[in-house]
Order: sequence, then structure tokens, then C-alpha cells
Amino acid sequence: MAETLLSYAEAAEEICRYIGQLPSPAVTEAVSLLDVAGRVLAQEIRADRDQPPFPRSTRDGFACRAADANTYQPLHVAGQVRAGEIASSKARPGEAWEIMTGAPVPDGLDAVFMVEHSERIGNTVRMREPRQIAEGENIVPAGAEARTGELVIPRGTRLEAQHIALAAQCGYPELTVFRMPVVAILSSGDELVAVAETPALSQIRNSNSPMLAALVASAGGQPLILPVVRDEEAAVDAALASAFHQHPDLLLLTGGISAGRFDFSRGGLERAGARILFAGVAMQPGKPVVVGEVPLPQSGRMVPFLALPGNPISSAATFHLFAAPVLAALGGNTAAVPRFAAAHYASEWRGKPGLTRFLPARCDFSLNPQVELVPWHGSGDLAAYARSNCLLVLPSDCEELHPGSEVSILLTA
Ligand SMILES: Nc1nc2c(c(=O)[nH]1)N[C@H]1C(S)=C(S)[C@@H](COP(=O)(O)OP(=O)(O)OC[C@H]3O[C@@H](n4cnc5c(N)ncnc54)[C@H](O)[C@@H]3O)O[C@H]1N2
Ligand code: MOO
Repeated sequence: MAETLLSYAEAAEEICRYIGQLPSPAVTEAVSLLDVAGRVLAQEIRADRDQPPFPRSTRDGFACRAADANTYQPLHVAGQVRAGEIASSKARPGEAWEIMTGAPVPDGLDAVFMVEHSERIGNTVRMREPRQIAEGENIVPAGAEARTGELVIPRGTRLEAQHIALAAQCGYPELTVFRMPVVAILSSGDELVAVAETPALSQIRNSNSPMLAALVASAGGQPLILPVVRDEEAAVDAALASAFHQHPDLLLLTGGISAGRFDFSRGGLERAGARILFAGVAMQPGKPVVVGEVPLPQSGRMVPFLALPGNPISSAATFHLFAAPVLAALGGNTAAVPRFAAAHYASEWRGKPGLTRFLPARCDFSLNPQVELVPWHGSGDLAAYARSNCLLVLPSDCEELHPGSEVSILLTA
């Protein structure tokens, strides 16, 4: 049956719409701050006090009144404030206080000049000429970063190191996070043998299941690799039934979805009552990808599925583009999108227009990223894919690239 292919942009929009109507995950757990990297926040993080709680010096030097320092008159050094201390008395006009980075600026003073810009004479100090200092220089005012009670990390945020640091600063030794979605992985193909087995000449090892398990884990899911499915209708039905038994939050299938005589995955999904969101996208690799949802027989709960093309690079590309955002949303993070970046192409390329392409490429990721395609033998060439570190995006109307052409890349790590 010939179906109209969606463009990549249309498919991405469908995914976005689908994510928008998914319910927020119900199950949460408390996890130590030391173990939350990559998890999705199920609570709000609010500042427990003004940040900084006091006017904070950002330099080692002398706290003063800018107006006093700018006269270059020697200022009496009235005391010292180290980080963790409060000045022992209120500062008076004409005074300077020796101060360390991170220490509270004494009341009454409004600037800090750096020790490198000072001249110490006995118990006085003056700022070196011709330097001038402005009020507020080298001081972060109390509450400038966040006010007591202010929302600093919203629910649904995927927790990276910067969020963990801020949660620590706000006094959260543990956080409530969403349970990680369970992702059932079903690879199909009579030619597949397990990694530890020695394949016959016509057989290949199942590389998609471990690859997808790694992708699922890095996208915030719990992978559940199920046994390889044979290319028979009955085997597909049985494999789906046992996958449903595991109550997965998401189902990833690979292989058996194109036009071949033994491609049974889609039929199995349809027999199980699947609603198809889209089938086929005008892209390469990944054209045969099918996305939809299927009811769990026990509860009728609809479980999203993505039937990814069996070719390994097609599976990987469609995972990054379509599966990762759905998985993130099921885990409570509805803001996840494929990550694209700008780069310049490093050499010449000519090709046929028609499909949006996502081709294995190597980017140097320097200040001015330069990217080049990795030569490949099509979407089964894992050796080429392993030499890549991104996918170069070629819009459907792109026919040539030159050194310096502006291009987009899809980040795959
Ligand atoms: N007549 C047509 N043939 C094909 C079309 C088409 O439109 N018309 N589409 C091609 C495209 S594009 C792709 S991609 C593949 C996708 O096919 P399937 O999803 O049905 O996948 P399979 O046929 O089962 O396998 C394709 C390829 O990938 C290898 N494979 C499969 N599973 C794994 C695995 N778990 N680990 C490693 N490698 C795997 C398999 O051996 C095949 O070489 O169809 C094209 N054909
Ligand atoms: O997804 Mo297919 O690569 O276009 O072989």
C-alpha cells in the first residue's frame, strides 16, 4: 500500500503535538542529590534564602566607598573580612576593609578594588592612579541572583550538573524525581544472533538492541531488552504479547517494517489495535519509520511505540529525532527536542535532492565548528557510523555544499 510520506518537518511537528497531549507521569521517587544526574525533577526548587545572602565581594582586595577611593587619599584599613565572616563593626566613611573573595562587604561600603590595584602604606591603603572605580564594582548585591522563595528550577527539568549545584546551594540533600520510563526493545529478524554467538555466514549479530539500550539510558529511560523476534506473524504477535506483559511505558521495535515479504512488525502492531500516528517520512536514513500507540491488553492503556527501521544507522537517527523526545516526555521532561547546532562544511559535496538527510559526519567542535561527511556504504555501515560524532542535516532541496557552506548538524552525544 503506497502511503504519502510526511516531510521531516511535518513528522517532527506530529511528535511535538503527540508529546503535548501525553499525561504527566504519576510515579515519583526521592533520590539523593548525588544520584540525580540525568533524572527529571518532579518538584519545584525554590531559593531558601536570598542569593547571595549578603553583598558578596567577587575579588580579593579592599572594600571601600567608591567616592573615597577615587580621591586616591590613603584610607584607614579598619579591619579584615574573610569568607565566612561578618565585619566586626559597621564601616565608617573614609575607611577601607581588607576583604577576601566570597566575603560579605561591610555595611556602609559600596565597592571593592583589587589588591593588585592597591598601594599599602602602613595601616592605610589607596587605590593606584589613574584607576577609577564605580559604585557596586566587584560586589554582587544580596538577592541579585535569586530572592527567598523564588522558583529557580522548574518541575520537568532534566537535572544536569548546574541544577545539582543550585539545588545543593538551596539546601536540598535529596530531590523528588519522576520514575524513569521502562522502554521495551524488540529487535526482529531471522538473520540475527546474540552478541556472544558465532554467526553463520548469512547471519549477523544483533547490534540494534545494545545500541538502543545505550540510547535509551542516555535519554533517561530504563531499557528492557526482549528476545529477538523471528520473521513470522505468529512470532511477532507472541513477542508483542510478552512485551505488553512487562507494562512498558514505551515500545521500540527495530526491523521488519519496510516492504519486504517478511516484514511483519507493522501488521502485528495493527492486529494488537495500534493507532498509527505516521508511517514513513521523506528522510534518509529512516524512511520506513512508523510511530503510533498501541493498547495494553490488560488495561487498555495506550503505550506509544516507534517501529524503527532495522538498518542500524536508520534506527539510531530515528531514535534521536523521534524516540528520544517521546521518551523524555514520558519521563516528565516535555521540553526535550533533538539538538541541532550550526557548523560550516569543510569540503565539497554533491548529491540528489528529494529527502531530508541525516548523514554520519565528523565535526571538530572547535570555536568555528567544521564538519565533514564520513564516507559510508549506507545505513548498515556501523564502522562508518562509529567514526562519526554527529549527523549532518541536508535539507531536501540541498544539491551541493562547498567549503564554508553553513550547515546544521544533529548532535548524537
Ligand atoms: N523494496 C524496498 N526495500 C526497502 C525499502 C523500501 O522502501 N522498499 N526501504 C529500505 C530502507 S530505507 C530501510 S532502512 C530498510 C528497513 O527495513 P526494515 O526496517 O524492514 O529492516 P530489516 O529489513 O529487517 O533490516 C534491514 C537491515 O538491517 C539489518 N538489521 C535488522 N535488525 C538488526 C539488528 N537488530 N541489528 C543489526 N542489524 C539489523 C538487517 O540485517 C538488514 O540488513 O529496508 C530497505 N529496503
Ligand atoms: O532508513 Mo533506510 O537507510 O533510508 O536504509
